[in-house]
Amino acid sequence: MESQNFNLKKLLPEEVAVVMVPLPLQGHLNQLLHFAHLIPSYGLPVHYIGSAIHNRQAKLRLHGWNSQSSAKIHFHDLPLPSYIYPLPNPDNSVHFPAQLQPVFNASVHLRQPVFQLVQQLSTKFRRVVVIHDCLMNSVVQDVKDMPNAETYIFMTTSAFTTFSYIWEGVEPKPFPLDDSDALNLIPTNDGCYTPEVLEFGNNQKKLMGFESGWLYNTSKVIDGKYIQLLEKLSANDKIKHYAVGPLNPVETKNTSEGHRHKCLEWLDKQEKGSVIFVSFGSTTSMKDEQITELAMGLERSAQKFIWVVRRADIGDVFTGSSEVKTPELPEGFEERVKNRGMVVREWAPQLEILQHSSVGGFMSHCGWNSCIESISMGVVIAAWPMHSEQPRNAVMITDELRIGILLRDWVHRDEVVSSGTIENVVTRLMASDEGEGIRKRAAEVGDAVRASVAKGGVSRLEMNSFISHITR
Ligand SMILES: O=c1ccn([C@@H]2O[C@H](COP(=O)(O)OP(=O)(O)O[C@H]3O[C@H](CO)[C@@H](O)[C@H](O)[C@H]3O)[C@@H](O)[C@H]2O)c(=O)[nH]1
Repeated sequence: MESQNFNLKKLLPEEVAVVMVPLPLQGHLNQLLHFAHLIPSYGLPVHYIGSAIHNRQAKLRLHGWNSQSSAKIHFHDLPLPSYIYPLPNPDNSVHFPAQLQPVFNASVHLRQPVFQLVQQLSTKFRRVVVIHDCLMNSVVQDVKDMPNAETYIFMTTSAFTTFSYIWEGVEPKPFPLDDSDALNLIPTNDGCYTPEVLEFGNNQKKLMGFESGWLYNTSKVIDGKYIQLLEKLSANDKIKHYAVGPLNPVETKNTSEGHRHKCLEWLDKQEKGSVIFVSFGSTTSMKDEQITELAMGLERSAQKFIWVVRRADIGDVFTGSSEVKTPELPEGFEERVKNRGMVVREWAPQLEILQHSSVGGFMSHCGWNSCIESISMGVVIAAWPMHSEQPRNAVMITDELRIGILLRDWVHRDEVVSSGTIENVVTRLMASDEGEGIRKRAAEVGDAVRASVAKGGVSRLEMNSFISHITR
């Protein structure tokens, strides 16, 4: 995304420093990295905070997208205490991977170093703009007392889902909602979080209020109504809202760093729209029993598929380490499906897969990155939410945007999803008139969303007005 003409007011871009404070977790880090990548084209220097290992990997990824930007992003290796990268616990009755807790604990240690960095920058720049993850409010607390610094919260999920959380906490309700609204279908938080994570999230919420604005990795094309509702809710707070997404790079040619993954070569040989991509993000895993049902469901559906089978996210692009346990697939499965299915056991090039013309559907846990990536590529979703805000994102996909089918109802989250259900949903999505209708809608939504980040599009204009605001 290149900058468009916009009126510079008082400050020159180089007089404003932007500091990015991500939560050190794959699904969050990458969004702020994508955002960081856009800022240098407006002339503002960016200071990006991470651990040495995260920053090294981030530099590699940036290099693949746009070397000009990467040269203008200053990476600060802050002393993040080492923590064990989260391993989801498949037998945990609460669906949130309990081992994410160390990431939250570790992030708390960033408060002092972040303060020192901002303080130092504030003596050199006329304004310091701190953009931080929505779960890092506690880390930037000290910034509120600095006269030439301001903070912006970066929401790592949709405006629909953000609004749903904020609305729950508002009493009395300041205005009525439409009865037919998809928001009414949102399930409760039961089973979404461990008590510790819920408490961490609630504490972060309590520390909001001194920020100057909220940024969203979404587009008004799909989330405009909820951005408006959020604006209505915060009308007295002078908080500004900017929907600048989707931030995932739509041009993905260089992201796989040199070599093309074998699954892309395989996709080249398949028919247009014939393959369903099955992958559940970076923080989920399944019981062996569930893996067996999924394998049988895919086999019985007779559809083509790519299935990413990983136990956990330690084999991710940031840490580069390998995984602990390889899940067992039913005996003979890979041999039986070898002509129409491919199992990937390592980190898959998801964006490139979703962008491939042979991919016609995505079975997803509805992490927001996966949703927005799929939406921008016009790919329909079989929604299988697992934890956190995913059940809400699933409602957005299936009932608000109507570009997917719900595969597992949150009410039945403790039950193993049968191969019959999986077969049924995959077939409906990939090979029925119903699926065709959903696919048509998803293609239209995808076109509109991509146009929103192109020159003159609504997200590009939001980005321009954000830059204009912070250089006022
Ligand atoms: O083999 C893989 C697996 C994942 N990804 C990428 O990793 C990201 C995964 O993000 P997401 O789909 O959001 O899933 P999680 O990693 O589970 O994300 C966490 O963070 C999200 C953003 O806050 C939340 O929406 C989720 O609920 C939370 O689990 C996406 O960009 C994928 O493209 C790959 O490229 N290859």
